[in-house]
Amino acid sequence: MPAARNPLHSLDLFCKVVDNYGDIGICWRLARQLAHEHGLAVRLWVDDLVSFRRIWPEVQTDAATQELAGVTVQHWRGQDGHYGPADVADIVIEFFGCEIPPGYVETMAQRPVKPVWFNLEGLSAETWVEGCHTLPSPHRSLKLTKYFFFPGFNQRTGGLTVEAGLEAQRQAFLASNAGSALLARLGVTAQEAHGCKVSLFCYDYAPIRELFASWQDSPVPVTCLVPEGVGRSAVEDFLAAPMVPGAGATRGALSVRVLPFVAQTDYDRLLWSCDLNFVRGEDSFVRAQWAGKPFIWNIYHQDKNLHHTKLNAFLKIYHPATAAVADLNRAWNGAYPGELDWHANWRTLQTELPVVTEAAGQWLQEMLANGDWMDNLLRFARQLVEQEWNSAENGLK
Ligand SMILES: Cc1cn([C@H]2C[C@H](O)[C@@H](COP(=O)(O)OP(=O)(O)O[C@H]3O[C@@H](C)[C@H](O)[C@@H](O)[C@H]3O)O2)c(=O)[nH]c1=O
Repeated sequence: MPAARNPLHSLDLFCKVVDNYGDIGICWRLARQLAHEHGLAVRLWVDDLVSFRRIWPEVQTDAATQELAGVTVQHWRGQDGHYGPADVADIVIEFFGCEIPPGYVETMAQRPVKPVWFNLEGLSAETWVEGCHTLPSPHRSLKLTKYFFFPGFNQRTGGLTVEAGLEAQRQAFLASNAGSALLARLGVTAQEAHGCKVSLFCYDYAPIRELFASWQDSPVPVTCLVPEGVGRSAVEDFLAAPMVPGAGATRGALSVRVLPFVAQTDYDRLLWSCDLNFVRGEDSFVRAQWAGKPFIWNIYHQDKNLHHTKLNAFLKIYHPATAAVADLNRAWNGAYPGELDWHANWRTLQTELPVVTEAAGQWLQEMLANGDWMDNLLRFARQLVEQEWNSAENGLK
């Protein structure tokens, strides 16, 4: 496209933190990637800087505006405000349908060249997603159209978020001794690092006690690395001590070590360094796929057990899942019919780990082939701009 036809230079991304770290976790990855890889002037509007700081320690929680990693971070304090055309970006993204300020939307409509407007939706393997991906939603009163853009697991969706060069970085990391160095820095002892390493990030409703009991009885030593605060009650019962970074205990074949909550980039490397990862929500779920390792997913709880439908839709397409992996996923989310034999499940799963790991590596390659979510979004945005130009030109003829 000639330069004059590419008026997409700036981008505003609006993020409302509903709870936990997934909303800001995903938006922060997207914002950094859009700035670094696509050269866009990115402004991230976020309403909760305290949660943000947990995954990115450089965040100043009292700053109205700050520059971080090439992104302008704007503390989003409310829906009011007056905006001039220069305040509105060329691309506007609302995350998970968060409502952006009405004054901002009105100014979008006043621009001679309208911004390209997206609503980014949540990740699901359910087939209805393919029918809704890229659907337009015209504004009820203003001359503006918003487009739905879904992440997903095939080319009929937007794909998953993956930074250029992530897989090369992972390969270089695995070929070096950086993994051992990271674990040592996080307080994992040399002896623990020799066990089957499992990272544990889950919601409190997950049956951690049953899992721990099966690992205590494991035929191979298991080292469970759990970030501070995760599954506190079950972990503190196991430790018989407060859950603070550095705390640890061994019972039977299981050693549990409490890690500090680390910055996002280190969390990725932790996933790369483990043999099995327990992840949750959306962002860590995606990062576990880029780790190319077996994982168990704890889904964000939804009313009427809607999350079970989501889990089953994913297990239907996720070919690395053996019966033992699928059973553990279901039991972990309260979706297993009947009582899982946790001990037998773990004995089977740990012998299958090499096979599942190989299949997880293939899955990673298949997901890479779908392209990156933001790359796909920008390509779509440029097509929309091109169409706009063409119809304007045809109107003049
Ligand atoms: C454990 C750990 C996680 N993280 C990061 C990784 C992720 O970016 C983030 C966690 O986000 P998630 O994995 O998505 O889990 P989550 O449960 O925190 O997030 C969410 O789930 C979504 C489905 C909901 O929409 C959200 O409202 C939210 O609940 O925290 C670190 O940076 N360091 C750490 O030590």
